[in-house]
Amino acid sequence: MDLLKVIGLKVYFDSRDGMVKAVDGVDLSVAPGETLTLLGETGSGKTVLGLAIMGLLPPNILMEGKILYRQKNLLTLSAGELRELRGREIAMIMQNPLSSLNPTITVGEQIAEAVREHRKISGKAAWKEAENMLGLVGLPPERVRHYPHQFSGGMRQRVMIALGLACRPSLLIADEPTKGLDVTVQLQIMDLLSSLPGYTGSDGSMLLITHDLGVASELADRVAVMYAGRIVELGGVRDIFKKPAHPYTRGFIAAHPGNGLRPIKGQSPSLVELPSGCGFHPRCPGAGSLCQREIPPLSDVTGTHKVRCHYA
Ligand SMILES: Nc1ncnc2c1ncn2[C@@H]1O[C@H](COP(=O)(O)OP(=O)(O)OP(=O)(O)O)[C@@H](O)[C@H]1O
Ligand code: NI
Repeated sequence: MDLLKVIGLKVYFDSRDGMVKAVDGVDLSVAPGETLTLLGETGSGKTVLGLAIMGLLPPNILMEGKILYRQKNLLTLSAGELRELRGREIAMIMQNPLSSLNPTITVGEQIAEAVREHRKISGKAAWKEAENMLGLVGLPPERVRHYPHQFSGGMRQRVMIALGLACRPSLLIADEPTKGLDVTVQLQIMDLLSSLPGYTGSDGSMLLITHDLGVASELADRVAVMYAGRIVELGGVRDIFKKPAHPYTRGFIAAHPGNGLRPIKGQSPSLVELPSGCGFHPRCPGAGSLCQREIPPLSDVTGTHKVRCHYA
């Protein structure tokens, strides 16, 4: 059974320019122990989707659909119930570690507090656990006494991972965990993340958010490709990288520096005025008139590989 199942999720923000359709009808699922990667360019709605699952979006937004976690619809839970779930079951490593850590409290205290709050471990044992967690992410345990600014970017990202794992979540949402780090440190963080399932709760699953093909191909079991708030292709890592079926996925892969750096023509659409029909049609080399009229359904390429394209 799925640990997480998102059904028909829409997240719209009311802005001065009009309704921003950040997430526009997303269906996905994450099985126990699985890593699903959300892959897509900047502004495609990945972070908003992660925050929606966490229940961390501002209250003045429009949400539709269901987010089922262990079959419970998170959109119907109270703020208190969500807070409890966030510490105990679902954790998110945020995109910007410096703004998510409290600069005035040592990292040890921050981790110990998360442990105390969510695992009924108190005092000395929680502090010991903070040391263990730092050790787990490859930092010297004695650095529990240090403040966030005393760590380098890569080390802070490790601290964030330690903090995220402190409650032994069953679902870890990692938002661009390697962004802004130099290549060697990126590799270390990826190594760390790939070894995590054993440390999370028994169902340890990960929703990994990235625009980085390398990270996705290295860590994912399955990949969901997002474009302008919708999932345009979904499949196993091999399906997506060896047999991409959506013109956007093909373009995205070809645009990668390792694959020739051929950028996709045109610009990402405005989420306020999405193109009619398929959101990608204005940039698509193979678009026909049907593509302008109708949003293609997410249909089967094979049993495990789905694509949202009229002509795939
Ligand atoms: N609070 C908000 N109010 C209005 N619009 C928002 C809000 N939060 C996000 N958006 C918009 O939603 C869209 C999706 O943003 P999101 O951060 O999810 O993209 P992303 O795929 O994570 O991109 P990146 O790779 O740059 O992190 C963007 O157009 C963004 O401006
Ligand atoms: Ni983001």
